[in-house]
Amino acid sequence: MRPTIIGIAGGTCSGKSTLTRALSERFVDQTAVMLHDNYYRSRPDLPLAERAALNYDEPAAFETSLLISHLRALLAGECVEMPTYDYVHHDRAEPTITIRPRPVIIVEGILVLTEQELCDVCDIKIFVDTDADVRLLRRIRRDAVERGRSLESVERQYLQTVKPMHELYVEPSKRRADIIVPEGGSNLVALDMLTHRIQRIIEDHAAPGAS
Ligand SMILES: Nc1ncnc2c1ncn2[C@@H]1O[C@H](COP(=O)(O)OP(=O)(O)O)[C@@H](O)[C@H]1O
Ligand SMILES: Nc1ccn([C@@H]2O[C@H](COP(=O)(O)O)[C@@H](O)[C@H]2O)c(=O)n1
Repeated sequence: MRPTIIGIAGGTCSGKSTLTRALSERFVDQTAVMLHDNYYRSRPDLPLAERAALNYDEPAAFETSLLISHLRALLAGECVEMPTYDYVHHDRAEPTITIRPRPVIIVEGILVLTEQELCDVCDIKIFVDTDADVRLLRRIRRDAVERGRSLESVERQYLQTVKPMHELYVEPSKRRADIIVPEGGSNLVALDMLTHRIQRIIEDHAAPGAS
């Protein structure tokens, strides 16, 4: 039986990863997680300072065609080597992660529902909706602690690219969602409903037609 692909989109720091983690930890052996961020284009031709100034919030920043081909391979029952990404150096990292086909594949990223072809491959489309001020506060802390950024760089990037691209690409993609989840992984009602749905998908996968 073909795996079910769940797309989880939403603005930066909306809680996508928290929701993805909460769901995948409940079904460790039955889910695979594909991160669109891992498919950011590599620009080794540019020095670090120029890579830092690129727009990472528009569709062109991602090698989405590679992600889609990996998702199609997983649907066909094949393993794939997912790239990894280094936000400190703004570049693809050395290791890849072997992803095995599972009954449920979660694909997460800011533009997962923006990219028509990627959106089309998702069976269930989720948009995590969190107020911009909350997301910005989270991002300032997250980028300083986890991504080696200064307050000035977060401020500059947010105003120059993150905010305008959010308004242009991310926010309108909410209309494509089947489910809108306010606050992501801390929304226990949504988490419970999605958990039940995934449970059913996994049961159907184990015994097609039984439920
Ligand atoms: N409900 C929440 N309350 C407080 N902090 C949160 C909450 N959800 C996420 N965070 C924090 O916000 C940051 C971004 O969350 P994350 O789930 O990684 O968002 P995204 O994947 O959408 O960028 C992380 O540091 C995370 O710990
Ligand atoms: N070199 C990079 C690449 C991406 N970003 C930012 O990451 C954000 C997406 O990740 P989330 O976990 O926040 O969804 C996106 O808004 C990019 O601006 C970056 O800062 N540097």
